[in-house]
Amino acid sequence: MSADRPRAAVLGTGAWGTTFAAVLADAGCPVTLWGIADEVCEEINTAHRNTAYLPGVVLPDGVRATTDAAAALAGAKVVAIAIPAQVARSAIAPLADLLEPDAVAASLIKGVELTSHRRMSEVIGEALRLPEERVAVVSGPNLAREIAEHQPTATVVASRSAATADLVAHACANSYFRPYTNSDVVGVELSGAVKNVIAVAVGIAQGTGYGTNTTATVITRGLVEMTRLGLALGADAQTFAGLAGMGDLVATCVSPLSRNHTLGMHMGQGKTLDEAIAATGGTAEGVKTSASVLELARSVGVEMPITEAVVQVLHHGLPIDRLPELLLNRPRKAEGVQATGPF
Ligand SMILES: NC(=O)c1ccc[n+]([C@@H]2O[C@H](COP(=O)([O-])OP(=O)(O)OC[C@H]3O[C@@H](n4cnc5c(N)ncnc54)[C@H](O)[C@@H]3O)[C@@H](O)[C@H]2O)c1
Ligand SMILES: O=P(O)(O)OC[C@H](O)CO
Repeated sequence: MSADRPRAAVLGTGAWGTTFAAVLADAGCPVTLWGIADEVCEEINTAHRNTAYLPGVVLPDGVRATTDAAAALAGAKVVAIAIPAQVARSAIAPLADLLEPDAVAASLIKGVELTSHRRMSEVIGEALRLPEERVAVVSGPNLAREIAEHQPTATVVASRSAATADLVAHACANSYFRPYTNSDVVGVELSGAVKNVIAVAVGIAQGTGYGTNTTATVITRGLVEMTRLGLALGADAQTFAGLAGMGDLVATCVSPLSRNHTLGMHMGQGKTLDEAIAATGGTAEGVKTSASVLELARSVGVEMPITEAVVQVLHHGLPIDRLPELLLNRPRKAEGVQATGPF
């Protein structure tokens, strides 16, 4: 614990919001969670647990929760946001006037908004009326459950402002959570969004019964897709080889804790999308973000065949047994990220 850490608020009392509040508290930040469910806040305050999202986990005493946004945001210099991507804008916009004048926002969200194709730091900046210098993104191989158990991990805190990235990194650095800073907001954020789509694809492959070669192929070519999209949108290629890129892609594609991977597995085993969503529990951002990422990629002329295949299966009823033909019967091409020609 450290006395010099900023007061923080976390918006969203799901698995990651609650875990990140525990990370901040363990770093020494006074922290208050804001949520919409009375019973969840009550359980956090009285039993130091959030059984619905983190069964068996005991939270630090310092984590408090409230449904009163003004109380949560009063005095908070760091405001972390862990609300599902497609509802984040409407959920936080009414809170804009409650932020302290010098507060910075940190997006914990891994998705791209449908229709607008905005990255979540853009959504947050617009909704809370903050300039990009006061917005950061936290993204990396960060499965909430493992972090809630204090298993060591690292992450990336990205912002256009080094001071903002440093403030958020300082707030969350503790004995089991190590943040690295990065100025490549676009790359870090796209990595977090696209890896969820690739994890759905890996899950589908594994649910179908395919083994490690197929998994490695989808992960590696997924990384190429992610990198190409990022380069087209101004990201730094190095970011995709780092924690937010390859690190999170691997974590999400191999872990049974990943909701995106789990949802894909259910689909591969024959469930419908609705059945798979119901069986997965929690937010699988890749379902909707697959569609927004594909539209974004088309708008900048980048082909993303794995993402396209996921969209076809999830949203257009493509039978899963058609996937090998769809992906493998494309014209052959050179391997590199920079390679031109058919993807
Ligand atoms: N769970 C993880 O391991 C993890 C790790 C890193 C990043 N993320 C990202 O964090 C984001 C949140 O994921 P999660 O795991 O916490 O999801 P979750 O499904 O566990 O919880 C979602 C939370 O959002 C709240 N919510 C929904 N609509 C709301 C609204 N309109 N207003 C206020 N709150 C609302 C719900 O009440 C719930 O508390 C996602 O973008 C996810 O990709 C998750
Ligand atoms: O459970 P998922 O699939 O949302 O993944 C959680 C985290 O994003 C992993 O870093």
